[in-house]
Amino acid sequence: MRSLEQPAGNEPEKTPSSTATLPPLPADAMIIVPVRNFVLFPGTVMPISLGRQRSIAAAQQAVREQRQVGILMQREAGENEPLPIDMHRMGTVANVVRYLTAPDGTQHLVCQGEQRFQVLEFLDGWPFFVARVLRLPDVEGQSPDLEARLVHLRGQAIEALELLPQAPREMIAAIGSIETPGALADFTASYMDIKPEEKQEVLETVDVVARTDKVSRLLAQRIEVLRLSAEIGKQTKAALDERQREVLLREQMAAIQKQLGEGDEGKAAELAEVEQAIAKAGMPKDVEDQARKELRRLQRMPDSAAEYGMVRTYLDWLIELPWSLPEETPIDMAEARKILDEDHYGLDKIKRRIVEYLAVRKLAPQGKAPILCFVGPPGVGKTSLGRSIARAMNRKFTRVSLGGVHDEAEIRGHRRTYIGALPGNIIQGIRKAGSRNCVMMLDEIDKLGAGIQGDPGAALLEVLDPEQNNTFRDNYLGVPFDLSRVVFIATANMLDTIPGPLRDRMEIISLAGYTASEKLQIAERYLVRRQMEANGIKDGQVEITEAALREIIQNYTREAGVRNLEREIGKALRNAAVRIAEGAEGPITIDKSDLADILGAPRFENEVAMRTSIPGVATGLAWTPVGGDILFIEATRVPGNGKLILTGQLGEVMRESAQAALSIVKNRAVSLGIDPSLFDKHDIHVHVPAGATPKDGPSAGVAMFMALTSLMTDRTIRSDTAMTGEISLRGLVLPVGGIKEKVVAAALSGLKRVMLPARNKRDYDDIPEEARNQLEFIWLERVEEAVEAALDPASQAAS
Ligand SMILES: Nc1ncnc2c1ncn2[C@@H]1O[C@H](COP(=O)(O)OP(=O)(O)OP(=O)(O)O)[C@@H](O)[C@H]1O
Repeated sequence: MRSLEQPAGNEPEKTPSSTATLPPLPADAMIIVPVRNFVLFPGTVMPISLGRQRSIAAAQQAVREQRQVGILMQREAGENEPLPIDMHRMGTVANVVRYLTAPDGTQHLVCQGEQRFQVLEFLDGWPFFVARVLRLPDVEGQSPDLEARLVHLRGQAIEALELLPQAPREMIAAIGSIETPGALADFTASYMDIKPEEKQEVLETVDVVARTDKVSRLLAQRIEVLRLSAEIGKQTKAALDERQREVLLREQMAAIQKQLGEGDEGKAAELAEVEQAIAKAGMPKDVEDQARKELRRLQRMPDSAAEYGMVRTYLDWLIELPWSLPEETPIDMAEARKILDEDHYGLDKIKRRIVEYLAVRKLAPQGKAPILCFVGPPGVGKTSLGRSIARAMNRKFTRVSLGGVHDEAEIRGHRRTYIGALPGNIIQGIRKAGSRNCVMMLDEIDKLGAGIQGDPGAALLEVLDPEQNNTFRDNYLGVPFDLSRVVFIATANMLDTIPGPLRDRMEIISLAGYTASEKLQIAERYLVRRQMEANGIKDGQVEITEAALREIIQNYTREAGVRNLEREIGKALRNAAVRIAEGAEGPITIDKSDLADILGAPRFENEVAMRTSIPGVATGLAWTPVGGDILFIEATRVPGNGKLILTGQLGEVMRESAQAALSIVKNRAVSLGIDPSLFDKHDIHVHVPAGATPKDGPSAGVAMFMALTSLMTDRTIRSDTAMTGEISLRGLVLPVGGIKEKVVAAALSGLKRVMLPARNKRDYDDIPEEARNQLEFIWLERVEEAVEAALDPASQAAS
C-alpha cells in the first residue's frame, strides 16, 4: 500500500555536498521526509523509494549525521512540490536502517518506525523539510480491559490471515508474539488492505484503547469480505464436477506448458510409448499399478521439471527388468559334461561335483539347490567354470563384484529420495543379464566389508535365502522382485574371511592351482588358441614351441593359476603378429631362445640359487590366499650383545617362532659346532623380505632355525631345498597347513627337495602326482634331521 515517490520537477540546485555547511538543527527539530499514499507505523520496517531531490537531500543528511527522520504523508498524493500545509500533522519517527542506490540508479531508504510524532512548526533554512516536533510514545498500562482487547484483536488478525488463500505463516507467528494492544493495532493496520487515509486515521489515534477498537472494527469488516469471497470460491468450485475440473486443469496445464514453450506432442508420444512398454513388460499386478501411478505423475509434470527425469529413469528400470520367466529347458547331462570338458582341462573332481549339482537341478528344478562357492587363487578358472555352468543350463550369465562392498545400499540400492539413486548391484546384474533365471556369479564374496552403513553381508543373506528371495525388495525399486529362480554361484580367494552365516549357506569347492605340466596342457589346448584368435592370427601362421611354453611357465610367471601365463603368451603372439603385418614370411616359430628378446629377461630364474649362496639364508614355503609361494628367511649378525632384531613386518606368532628358533640354536650350539661365545658378542638380525606375502604363523619355524644355524656355522643351505614346519622349544618339528599348495609352489620354482614335518605325511596323497615325481620328500621329526639334510655338504670344508 505504499506508493513510490515521484521525481520532483524543478528542484532548486542544492547538491547534497553543499549541505555540509548547513546550520545545526535545534534539539527538538527533525528532518522530515514527505511520502505519498503511505503510512509508516511504529514497530514496522519498510523501504521508501526516494525520487524528489529534496527527499534525497534529507535522507543523505540524516545518514551523514546519523539522525532519525520523520516520515509524514502528504494530503494530496499528486502534489509534486508539497508545502508544509500539504502535509498531515502526525507522522512516525523512524531510524534509518539502510540507505541504498539500486542498480537502476533509484534511491531507497529502509526505515524502522519507532513512535508517533506531531509537527509543532516547520522551520526554514535547509534544502529539505525540517520541523520542530513533539514525540508521542504509546502510553500502555496493564489492565484486564487492555488484555481482553489484545486477545480479541489477535484472534481477529489471525482469522483474517487464515482466510487468505495462502496464509503467510511467519505473519501469524509475528502477530502471536506482539504483547501490547497498541503495537498490535499498529502492526495489523500496517499490513491491512485498507486505504492510506484509513491508515492515517489509525496513526492519528494516539489513545491505545480507541486505536485498538478502531482497528478491530476495520478488521471485522475485512473478515466479512474475506469470508464472503471464500464462500463464493467454494460454490463455484463445487459447481464444477470432478471430470470437468480435471479437463479444465489439463487445459490449463497445456496452456502453461505452451506458454513455457514446452511442446507437449513429443512428450505425449514418449509417454504413450512408456505406457505400451509397461503393458508389455509382464510385471506382476502390484508392480504394474505402481508403474502406472508413476506414469500419471509424469503426465502431470512439465518435462523440464528436475523430477521428471528421475521418474522417467525409475520407469525405465521397471520396464527393463525381466519380470516374466523364460521357458526353462531341461538340462541335457551329456551335453553339460561335454561343455565342461570343452572349456576346461583337468579339474576332474570339480567337474564331477558340478555334474552332480546339475543332475540334482535337473531332477528337482524347483528344489532348493545348494549355492556353490569356488574358492581358490586368481586365474584358476573359477569364473570360467561359472560361465560353463550357465552354458550347460542354457541360461544367461552375469557377474556381480562384491570386492570392497562396504555399504548395504550397494547390494540393496538407495532410496529414490537420494540424488542419483540407483538400484543395488543384484538388481543391476539381473537387468544386465536380461533374464530372471540367470546364473549370477557373486565374485570375491570373501572381500565383502562391513562398514558403518549397514551390513552388506546381511543383505546378501537375504538374497541367497530361498525362503525370502522370492520377494527381494530393492530400496530403489520399492517393489518386490522374485530372485528365487536365479542360480547363484560365489567365488572367493580364501575361506577365512567369508562371513560365517554366508559360508554356512554355501557348498565350498576348492581349486588349488595347477602344476607346471597342467599349465602346459592348458596353454597348448586353450590359451594359445584363444590368444591367436584375440590377436587376429590364423592357424598355421605362428607356432609356440613346447620348450618356449615351459620356459614361460617356469621362469616368466610364478602363480597358481594361468592368468599371467595367458598374458605372456598373448604378448609373444602379438610380437609375431607385428612381424606378420610387416610382411615377414610365415610361419613364425617362437622358441625358448626367442623369449628373452620378446618378453625380456626371465623374471624368476635361479633366484633360489642366488639368494642361498651365502650362509644365513633359508628357503621357506608360505601359504597365501593366492596359492603357495617360496619365501626367504635371511639372518645376519652384527657386533652387539646378543639381542635378536626382527624386521620385515612379521606377525606376532612369527616373531615368537624366531625367538624359539634362536633359543634352540643356542641350546644346541656345541653339538652344532658353534662357538657359544659368538652369541654374547653379536646381535642377530633376522629379516623376511617379500612385501606381498603375509608373514605370520608358526610354519616358518624350521626355516628360521635353519637360517640361524647356517649363519652361526657359516655353512650355506642347499639351494635346491625348501622347508616348512613349526618347531617346539625342545626341537620337535610339528605339522602345518597348506602342504599341497606349498609343495606345488616348490615344484613350480624348480626346487628338487622339500623338508616337511613327518606328521604331515597324511597330506601326501593330496599332492599332485607331477609334484610328487619332481621332488624328493624329507620328513622331519626333529630339527637335527633338518640340519643333516639341508646344510650344503660342499660348504662343510669352510666350517
Ligand atoms: N582348467 C582350465 N582349462 C582351460 N582354461 C582355463 C582353466 N583354468 C583357467 N583357465 C583360463 O584361465 C583364465 C582365467 O580364469 P578365470 O578368469 O576363470 O579365473 P578366476 O579363478 O575366476 O580368477 P579371479 O579369481 O581372478 O576372477 C580364463 O581365460 C580361463 O578360461
